[in-house]
Amino acid sequence: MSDHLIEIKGVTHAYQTAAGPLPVLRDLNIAVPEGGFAAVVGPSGCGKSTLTRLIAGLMKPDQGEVWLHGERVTGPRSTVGMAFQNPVLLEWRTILQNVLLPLEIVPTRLDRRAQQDRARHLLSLVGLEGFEEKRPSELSGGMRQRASLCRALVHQPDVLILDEPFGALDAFTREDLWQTMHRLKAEEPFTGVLITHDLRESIFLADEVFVLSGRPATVQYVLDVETQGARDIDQLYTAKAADQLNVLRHQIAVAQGRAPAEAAE
Ligand SMILES: Nc1ncnc2c1ncn2[C@@H]1O[C@H](COP(=O)(O)OP(=O)(O)OP(=O)(O)O)[C@@H](O)[C@H]1O
Repeated sequence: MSDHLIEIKGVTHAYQTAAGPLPVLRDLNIAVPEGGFAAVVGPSGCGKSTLTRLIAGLMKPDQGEVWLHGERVTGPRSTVGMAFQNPVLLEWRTILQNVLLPLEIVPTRLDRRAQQDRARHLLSLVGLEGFEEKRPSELSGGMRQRASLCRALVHQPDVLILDEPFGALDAFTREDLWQTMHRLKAEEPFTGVLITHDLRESIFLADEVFVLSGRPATVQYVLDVETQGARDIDQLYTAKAADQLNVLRHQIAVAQGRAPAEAAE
């Protein structure tokens, strides 16, 4: 068996639209080891969110296969947690009740008390202790996103998919949440896929950054970030980080057709 927890093998997909088929992904291959964290970056509209729907089993690819934990994905899976740019918390439920929501859907061995303890523990890990009984509208955007990360993790998923979760936040809150992510990952091991437009975010959070080409997207370049585990924001201001960001910026320009491919490293 492969030692990769997530395997996307030769995935090709097109949407059927009124104007005809829209090819979105083309022979895409991505593998993420257990406990790994992959970032996926690429031009706007190249198919990144489509990729997350395929990993979560919400859609089937036209060709190719998605495997999670040695099992082929053929439908939606409860072992996947997801968080998006818009946290979509339910206003009529408290923050604690929002975090507990997946446990009402996914079978769990935890009794009610243990479920509450787990949700409270996650909330304290992200700095939301004392906000359990508040309603979503009483929290800031960054706090709501922290709560949505807890909700994505409460049922102990193998895989956490993050689709632009920090995109709508201001720069300071975003950096704060990046560090929260490292804290969460140290305490709650998961295998992650992060979709982002923020190249600094990609090298701060991920072990590997996959740059997708323009649509129909395939993997154009893979950057090995060469740093494992928790990181400090200062690392983003080193010469090594500047070099990595330059490489990624160039690769995005190639993907957008703004720079010639042969100059890419
Ligand atoms: N359900 C759908 N039916 C038809 N076309 C779709 C559907 N969902 C997405 N598309 C189209 O497929 C392409 C890829 O969309 P997708 O959302 O996967 O891209 P993306 O890389 O996540 O975009 P962005 O970076 O702007 O968030 C886009 O052109 C989009 O308009």
